Amino acid sequence: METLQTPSRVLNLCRGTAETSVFKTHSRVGFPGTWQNSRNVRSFRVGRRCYGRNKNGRCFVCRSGSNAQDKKQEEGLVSSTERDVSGSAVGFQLVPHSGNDSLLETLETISTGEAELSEETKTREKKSIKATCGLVFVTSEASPYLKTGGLGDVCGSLPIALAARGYRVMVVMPRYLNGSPSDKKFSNAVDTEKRSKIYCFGGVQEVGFFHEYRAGVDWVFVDHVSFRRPGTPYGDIYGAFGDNQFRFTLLCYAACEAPLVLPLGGFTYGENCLFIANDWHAGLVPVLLAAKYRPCGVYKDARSIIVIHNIAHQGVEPASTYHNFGLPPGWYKALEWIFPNWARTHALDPGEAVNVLKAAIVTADRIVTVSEGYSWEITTPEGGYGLHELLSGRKWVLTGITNGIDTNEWNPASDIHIHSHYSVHDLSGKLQCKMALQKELGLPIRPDCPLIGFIGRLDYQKGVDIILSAIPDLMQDDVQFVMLGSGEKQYEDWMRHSESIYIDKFRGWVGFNVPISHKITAGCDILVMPSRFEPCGLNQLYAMKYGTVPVVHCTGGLRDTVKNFNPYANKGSGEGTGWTFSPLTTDSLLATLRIATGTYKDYKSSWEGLMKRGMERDSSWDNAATQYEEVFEWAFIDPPYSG
Ligand SMILES: Nc1ncnc2c1ncn2[C@@H]1O[C@H](COP(=O)(O)OP(=O)(O)O[C@H]2O[C@H](CO)[C@@H](O)[C@H](O)[C@H]2O)[C@@H](O)[C@H]1O
Repeated sequence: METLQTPSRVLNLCRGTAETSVFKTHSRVGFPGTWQNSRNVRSFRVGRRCYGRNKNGRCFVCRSGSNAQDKKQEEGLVSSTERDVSGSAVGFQLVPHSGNDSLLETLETISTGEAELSEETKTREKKSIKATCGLVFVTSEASPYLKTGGLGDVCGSLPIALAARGYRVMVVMPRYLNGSPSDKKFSNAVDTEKRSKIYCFGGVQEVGFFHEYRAGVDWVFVDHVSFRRPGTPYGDIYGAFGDNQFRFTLLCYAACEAPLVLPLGGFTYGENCLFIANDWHAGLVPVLLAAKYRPCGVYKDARSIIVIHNIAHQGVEPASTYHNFGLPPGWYKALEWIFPNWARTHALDPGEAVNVLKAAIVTADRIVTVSEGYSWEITTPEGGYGLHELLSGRKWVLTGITNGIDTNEWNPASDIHIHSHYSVHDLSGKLQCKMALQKELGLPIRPDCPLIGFIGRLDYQKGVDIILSAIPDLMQDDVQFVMLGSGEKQYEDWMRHSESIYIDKFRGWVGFNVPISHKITAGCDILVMPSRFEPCGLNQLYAMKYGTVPVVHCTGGLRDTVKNFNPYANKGSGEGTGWTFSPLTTDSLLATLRIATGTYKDYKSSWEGLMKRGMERDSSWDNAATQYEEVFEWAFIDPPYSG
């Protein structure tokens, strides 16, 4: 494991001054507060809100109306979230509790992590984390504001599920404006008029913050000129943007500032936060907490979790760009990355680089991946993309939690994008959806012909090359095949070309189109996913919810979520929700697809069983959110990472 040098103190911060941020902010940011000392508690009053430390130096936050209430706080009252009429959290109220349930006592237990925690203590901890700790998701995308893949789905729905469970939740992402109609998605967000100055890349950058309160979550959009340009969040027709390191560095700094400077619903989130950084774009957050904020006495009790949705993307740049991050020189080791010999460009290439995801793995308090299977795969040389040793060394803080799905958006009984609604109790609408899809795509309308679908990025991960090599054989069978995706040009061209060869059987929709993705999910009989690796995979979850039977490569989250069909189990009534195949070869894909289409044609009742078991499977966020809550608790048991 990496050892990191203790960083030097970079900025002197006067504790208890009007501003807790380590970066200068514009007007109306500071707290017109005063420090107060009393018997066991040192507190900082801002209007009716009180930030404080107890005798052991632990942080707390509460809202009080009078000195009498402050006294009650000392006497052992806990705080709970106070909400305005719209349900937005506007602060914390003191509420009475029984003798043992002291907030301060609980926080002490968390911080010292001393004795074995009893079940009762754990329950109390859970309550206190909810009441005192804001969750701050940091992400490069979140649906419906902007989505290019599964990261957007997860960051659009998990925060809502956690807010519904009582947390105060903020999501911080860029305010992308690309001059297309999608800009309208940000139109409900209002300018908070807060500005933060960020020192990085050898200069100073000013970012703004827009805010929308929706579904119980504070959605915060970071505004900067570099987020306003044509293309996707990551690139345009010419490829990836050359300044992505800069853009996502800004996002991370802004996300660290947001809880300190934005009075959302009237009150800032304050220092006692749990940051949930998603993928490399947000990976600098745990590093900034440890290298810049904690040495200045800010975020001392905050914790961070890095969630790995896809380890293949790590934010690697030449070592010479280290100074761009604005980090103290002593922290280079955290980001240092040496390419293996085989990956170097020439014999004299020392392979020296900086790697943001690697730094997040080193400095975050906990690591989460999006399925249990993938959490193991990334500790192997085959699945770890060079980070397996590091991850193996931190196995005890690594947890796999399978994603849930947004059952409001993905529900065949209410989906706004599909032709007919249906449910597990009445499947008739599914056939209507199939025929409507065939009609819309100009395929022969044949309810009896197995319709196979694929949705996803056209790239190496998704195994599109395996589909490509299977199609000539598969097209000899009585099947139809539809593909929706965008990505590598060679595959887009191949899809267009295949349409002209297999006129009555193949359709390829090049592009990113959410309504069409819903129509394909509802209209197909089979969804194929020959992914080389798949951290979780959402399309198979959507497919099962829509009675579309998945045929997937047996890897990562696909293996965890698709149960192989066994017609003989349960006294002949069958079990399983689809097929998993291995190895990942054209032959094995073809053989499995033929078993699936054969079952579809010749064993109608088995097929119905497959559909219904998939539809009844619980994919809601509830299960995953419970597991995330557990990880939140664990994150507070150990002291935060400090280098
Ligand atoms: N052309 C298109 N038009 C419309 N919609 C399209 C589309 N192409 C893809 N989508 C949608 O984008 C999402 C992609 O989900 P995946 O699970 O395949 O995620 P992805 O590989 O992007 O993300 C990573 O993160 C997620 C979330 O953790 C993991 O599930 C996954 O394994 C990991 O690789 C789905 O909602 C899908 O319908």
